[in-house]
This record gives sequence, structure tokens and C-alpha cells, in this order.
Amino acid sequence: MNQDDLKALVGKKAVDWISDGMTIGLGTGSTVRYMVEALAEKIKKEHLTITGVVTSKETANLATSLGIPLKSVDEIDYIDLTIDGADEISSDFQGIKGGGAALLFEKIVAKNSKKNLWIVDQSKLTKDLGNFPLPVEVIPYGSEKIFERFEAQNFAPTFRTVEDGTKVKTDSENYIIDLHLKKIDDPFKLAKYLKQQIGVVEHGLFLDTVNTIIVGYPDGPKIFEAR
Ligand SMILES: O=C(CO)[C@H](O)[C@H](O)COP(=O)(O)O
Repeated sequence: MNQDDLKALVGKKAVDWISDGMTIGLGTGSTVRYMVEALAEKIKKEHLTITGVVTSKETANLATSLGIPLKSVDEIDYIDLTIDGADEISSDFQGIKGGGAALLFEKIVAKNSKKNLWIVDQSKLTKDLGNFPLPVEVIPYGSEKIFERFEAQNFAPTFRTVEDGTKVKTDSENYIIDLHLKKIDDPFKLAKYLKQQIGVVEHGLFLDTVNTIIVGYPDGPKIFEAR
């Protein structure tokens, strides 16, 4: 089984957590894509009434194309369950997200959810966070100054770019600066520092957020309860 097979495995498994009448947060990424496709099938087969709340234009386009009814987070009271991917999950269930540049909406949706379920292949599990570059979403104005500040902190920042070198723009028209930290000793301290920087919109540290994780292994999915 390759990594994509493992993503498909957990994506399909995740819809077992969804039942009639629920409002579901729909994450972003290649693993979530499998879940959204499986959800559309389940809705049709079991005649379910489900409302989706998306975390990106990418997922909105996919869900709409599959006929899943959507609402904005501002139109609903709360989200029953959000299912999302992750880039790294530490042994104490903290996470890095934002590899797909959707961290801002992902965090807003996660924070308005009663329960958060992450679906990952086994490669996403690590002892400590930081091997995956930590995404930080910044407004374009003043972003060079923030970049210099991150350099001075030895955060090894890089602007995320597309192939031709232009800076990636998020759904909210912001930039992403990736911090190549290798190992984050104190994610809570770093999160606090980042939130204090003027011009930083959000960062990819998702701390004390996830409740349940489905991990894809070649011999099947395994479920971990975080808290
Ligand atoms: O945080 C994310 C997007 O911003 C994704 O959930 C994360 O990057 C995992 O993606 P994939 O399932 O494609 O590996």
C-alpha cells in the first residue's frame, strides 16, 4: 500500500462518524478529498440530510460538484464534527496544519466544532513537532518586515511560492511564510509569540484541538482518542 492508498483508507473510514442531521466541517487536502467523496456517496445511499461547512475554496468546489449542501460558519449555531487532515501530529496529540495553505479557515472551523477528527496516513505521526515547516499566514503589507524578524529569531523562514516564484496567496489573499524549525521544543510558547506579531493572521499550530485521530497503516486504520 502506498501513501495515497492509506489516505483513501482513512478518508473512507471517517464517514462512519457521520450520521443523519449533522453539520460537518469539511477540511482541506488530498486525504479529505477521499472523505468528501465517500460522504457524497453515503448521503445518496442512505438519504441523509447533512450540512457541510468548508475550510477552503478547493473543498467548496469539490463538495458543490458532488451535491453536498453547504453553509458558512456564520450561518450555523455550531458544527457537530469537523474532519480534516494534518501535516504532523506529535505523540501528545498536538498538530501542524496548513500544508495546503488553508490553516486560517481550518482553525476557525475547528474552533467552532464540538468534535475534531483528523485523518492521516502513518507518515504524519512524529514524536515532536517541527520537522514539517510551520506555516504562518501574514498580511502582505509589512510581510517583509515580519520575515526579517523571523530570520533574526533563527526560524529559517521562506515565503511559500508557486513554480514561477510568485508568492502563494491564501483564500483570504494573504501570504504564507514557512518556518523551517526542525524541532519545536515548546509549541505553546511559540504559538503565543507568533500571535503577538502584528501582521500575523494565524499560524499552523493546532494545539489541544483534536479529539480523535484515524491513522492509516498497511494492515488497516487505527483509532486514537486524544482526550
Ligand atoms: O492542513 C491542511 C491544508 O491546509 C491539510 O489538512 C494538510 O496539509 C494535510 O494534507 P494532505 O491530506 O493532502 O496530506
